[in-house]
Amino acid sequence: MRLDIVSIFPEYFAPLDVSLIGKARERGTLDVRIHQLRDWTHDVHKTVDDTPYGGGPGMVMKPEVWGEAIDAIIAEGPAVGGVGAPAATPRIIVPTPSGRPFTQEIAQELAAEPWLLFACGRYEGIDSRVMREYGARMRVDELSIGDYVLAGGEVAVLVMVEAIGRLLPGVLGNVHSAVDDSFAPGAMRNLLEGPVYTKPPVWRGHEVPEVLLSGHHGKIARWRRDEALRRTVANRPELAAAIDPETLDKHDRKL
Ligand SMILES: N#Cc1c(N)n[nH]c1-c1ccc2c(Cl)cn(Cc3cccnc3)c2c1
Repeated sequence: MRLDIVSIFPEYFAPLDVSLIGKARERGTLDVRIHQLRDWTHDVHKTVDDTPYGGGPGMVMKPEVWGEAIDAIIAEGPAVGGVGAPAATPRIIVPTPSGRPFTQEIAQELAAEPWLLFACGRYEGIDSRVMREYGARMRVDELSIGDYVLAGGEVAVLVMVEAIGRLLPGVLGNVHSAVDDSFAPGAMRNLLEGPVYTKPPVWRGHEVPEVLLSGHHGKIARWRRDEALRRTVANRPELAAAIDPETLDKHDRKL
């Protein structure tokens, strides 16, 4: 998979050099290219923003500079990798507080794409004509990572790239981890992870639940399922309400 990220703060993406994503880049599973948006300006101040039409607070990012940046990056294509044929154009992802919620399901969908281009805006956002221009000839998704307001799109892209990158073949050490993820479609859908424990068996008087030391895999699996359910009801009642009893029964039948 090829990932292009455009931002006026490319240094925000230093974390993509380390850990899972960094190793995937070294192995060639991920081809991550970070671009400084200001490289496509033509004035001495490298201006990327201007006042909003219709008035209002803050500044808006200019469409011309984004158009030149995205055109130049597309011209570098096509990208290979991912499922299916090489892509002549990227799927463009635009983080915005007003976007569709970014979910595990969307992460899985994006993990199958050969080429993603993340447009990281700042100020009050990117001139809407940019999304309209490229939406006419390729997939453009405006996505939000949650109901709070950040100062720009960079942190949201870090979240999305990690959620997507860990789903790529060979990135997670344990191939089962992603399958058992909370929020992943299937038996664990809408179920949060339960509590986890490791050695020592007693720490400051706190004991590990006995069932986990029993070696009885059926009892352990049921205990974990029950704990996941309990935590989901306590912390995310709206997810618990959406759990399909049929899914739970299927999960139990496998225990
Ligand atoms: N994804 C996501 C996401 C989220 N979950 N919170 N905030 C954001 C986010 C993403 C992109 C931008 C761009 Cl471009 C500018 N800002 C600042 C801003 C502040 C107030 C109103 N409008 C924009 C962004 C905030």
